[in-house]
Amino acid sequence: MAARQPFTDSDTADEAVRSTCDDATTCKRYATSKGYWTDPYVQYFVRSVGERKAPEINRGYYARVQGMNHLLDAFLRKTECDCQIVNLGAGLDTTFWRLKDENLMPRKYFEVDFPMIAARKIHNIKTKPPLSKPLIETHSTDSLLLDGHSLDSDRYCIIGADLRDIPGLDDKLKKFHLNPELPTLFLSECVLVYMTPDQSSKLVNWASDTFHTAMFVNYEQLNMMDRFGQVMIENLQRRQCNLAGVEVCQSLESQKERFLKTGWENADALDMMTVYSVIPQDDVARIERLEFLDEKELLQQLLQHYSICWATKDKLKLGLSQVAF
Ligand SMILES: C[S@@+](CC[C@H](N)C(=O)[O-])C[C@H]1O[C@@H](n2cnc3c(N)ncnc32)[C@H](O)[C@@H]1O
Repeated sequence: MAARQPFTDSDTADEAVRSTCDDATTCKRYATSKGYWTDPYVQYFVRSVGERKAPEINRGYYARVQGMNHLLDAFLRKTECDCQIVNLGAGLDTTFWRLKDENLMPRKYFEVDFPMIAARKIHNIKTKPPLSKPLIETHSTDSLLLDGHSLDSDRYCIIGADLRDIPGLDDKLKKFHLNPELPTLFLSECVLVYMTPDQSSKLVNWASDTFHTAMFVNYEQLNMMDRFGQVMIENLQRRQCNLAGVEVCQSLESQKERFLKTGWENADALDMMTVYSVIPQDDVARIERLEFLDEKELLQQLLQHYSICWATKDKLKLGLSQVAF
């Protein structure tokens, strides 16, 4: 059998993609410091609040987090938490701790990211007691660490892997007992856009082939072919960061098609402007009072350039296709 060529971590393009993890965490840290939502754990991944972010950026992150959480919590309710979650390209995301605090834990919560990011996250967990405490009920901190790039405990697992290498990903997830028989939720938040359409299709195809009852929730760019989208692409290119999957980010239809072509039974998609108008409006009114926003049009444009797409397949007939906003 020919040896598989792994993607090299030193690749400059991959380095630029990995650095987007800090952007996401820094923006989430700033927005929570302003009171957009509560996250007592993000401070352990980014120490300082950092420089000011514009109100439209904070509102955009608010919509992103509320939108993802809404679908995630709906999946947990449908499955009564008898399920597993796989967060693909999780970066320094803190959802595991939120679920733990809210008593909403699935049977097991998996995260995958490049080995370098996984190692950073594991280091933070090992050295910050508020992060490690929920994990060490049945393990010592030493037994949590299997190697520098993966961590395993009863309910939480972090895996260092490249999402473009499906056989490698599949091997690692099996090694950590991902169970194909359990209802499974896949989350990807600003991740698939960094892969070519062929690579992301293979990934979502692997998910639909492997799990008979599953939901995939994907947040990423939209309407990228217009002028505003082109400026977003150019800004990232200036940082050597290439949106290799931008073709799929043309429209809500192209987002849904990626799933419908790869074995998923249903797919829905909304732009974030719509999500912003359907999430609980009393809380939206609260956050809109936090900071004065001069340029409403800019917020609108920004929200129109991101989307959430969710796809389901449901052999166990749990009613996953009814999950909506
Ligand atoms: C914009 S960040 C988002 C992080 C997190 N999902 C969030 O929203 O806070 C994108 C993440 O995807 C990861 N990523 C992108 N391509 C990947 C790949 N091929 N394999 C593993 N991780 C990848 C990056 O390392 C980074 O942590």
